[in-house]
Amino acid sequence: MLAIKDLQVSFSGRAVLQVTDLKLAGGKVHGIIGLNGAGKSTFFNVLSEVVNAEKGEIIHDGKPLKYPDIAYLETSNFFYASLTGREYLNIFPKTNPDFKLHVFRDILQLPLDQLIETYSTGMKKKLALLAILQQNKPVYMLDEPFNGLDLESNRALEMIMDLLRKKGKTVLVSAHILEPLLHTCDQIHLLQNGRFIQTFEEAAFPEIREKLFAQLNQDLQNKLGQAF
Ligand SMILES: Nc1ncnc2c1ncn2[C@@H]1O[C@H](COP(=O)(O)OP(=O)(O)OP(=O)(O)O)[C@@H](O)[C@H]1O
Repeated sequence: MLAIKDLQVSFSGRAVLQVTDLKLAGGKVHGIIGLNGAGKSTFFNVLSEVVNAEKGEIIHDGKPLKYPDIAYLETSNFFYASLTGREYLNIFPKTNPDFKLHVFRDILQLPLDQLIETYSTGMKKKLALLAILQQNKPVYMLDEPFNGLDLESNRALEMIMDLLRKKGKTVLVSAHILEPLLHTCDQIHLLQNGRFIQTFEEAAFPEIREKLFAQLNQDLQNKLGQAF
């Protein structure tokens, strides 16, 4: 269980994330959905200690969550262009005994012996994904992992998340479009203007779209009203 209480993150005095009380059950896949700027990356960054919270606590199985507990796939990843994919993977610890690189390489169709500078955006994303999958961590956080992936890799990622859940991992996955989360998540948490406003169980997933668009339509109508 990941329990987050009274968490607040501010930039230049502006609160961009305020989480009063959020409990994420262990061994499940949790979707975090929100529009651009809702605070998804900030949420992941504060959980993984990349940014500091002003206040609050993040407890994982009774203890404060620490960076070594987390495998974090960030939205953008940094690569040394002059390395091959395989050399890049060797930078990271390999602590997952079940990880079979050749199987994932074939599924994701990655030319691991080519220089990373020859990779497409989607291929870089897949390489970063492999780097975290080869690590055995209790919590996996995937920030917009579907961005740039083709149909087949999308499906592969859905299956990978399913596998992580079966192994009892807690998976947090963000997206600003709903579709990929519907197939993979046990719960979807809606983040709006830095606050989690609602949690949807699987049976209620069809309602999310309506909820997202109700807010969006109102915002768009207000803005377009000013434009014309
Ligand atoms: N380093 C920073 N300095 C100042 N403001 C920031 C910083 N990082 C994020 N913000 C602000 O915090 C808010 C949340 O940003 P965040 O990147 O977490 O949103 P997001 O939901 O991940 O958005 P997107 O879907 O566009 O990636 C935004 O208003 C953003 O401008």
